[in-house]
Amino acid sequence: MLKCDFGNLHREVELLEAAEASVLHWDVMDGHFVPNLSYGALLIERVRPLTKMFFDAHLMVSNPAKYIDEYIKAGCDSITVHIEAVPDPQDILDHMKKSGVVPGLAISPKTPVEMIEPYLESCGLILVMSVEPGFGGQSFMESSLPKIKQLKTMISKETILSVDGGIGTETIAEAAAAGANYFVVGSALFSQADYSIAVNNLVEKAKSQTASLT
Ligand SMILES: O=C(CO)[C@@H](O)[C@H](O)COP(=O)(O)O
Repeated sequence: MLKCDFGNLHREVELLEAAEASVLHWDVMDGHFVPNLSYGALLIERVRPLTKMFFDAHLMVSNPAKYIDEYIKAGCDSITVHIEAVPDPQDILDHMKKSGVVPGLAISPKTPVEMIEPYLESCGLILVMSVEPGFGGQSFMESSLPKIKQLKTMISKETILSVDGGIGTETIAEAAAAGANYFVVGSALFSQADYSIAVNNLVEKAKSQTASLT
């Protein structure tokens, strides 16, 4: 949602729902863990009654444990924290699970997969960053593909494998072929006049690479 038209947020949500986008992905940035500042739980909580869509909060913040309950209370269905912000995320992942939220763990481009390996079984979602976190509109980093492939062999079938950053009609196919089954799209969607056509094109490209797209 980082790239949406915030002046028409309610309308954007309606258009995304009509386009059958399955998830609203909320990029929360604190100006500290990443150089950019976005929005927080208050905004998400206000949007929550407007739709039944799945809400996925991606916390690019330095101290997510301090704020996690605000995002649970706001009605997020999944919450993702960064391994670089929480080197031992076991407690926060367990807390999310106990609270009925899908626990997610994100990994930035320079971080090796081994850093998250001990926590994979505690996660319902793994998010591979394919750009440096902080800004939309960056180019997809091909170096994320071997990480996606590696993680695919390490996680259960039920665990969502997500990729985030620079996803468009070309790169979604590459990420799907590598094993991702959840795709965060900012610029390539919000730059389009018709979200339904855009979502459909992206889904078709992803499906062309995998028979098991979820
Ligand atoms: O988390 C991030 C950036 O930190 C992403 O969610 C991007 O905001 C996706 O935007 P595009 O790369 O698709 O423009």
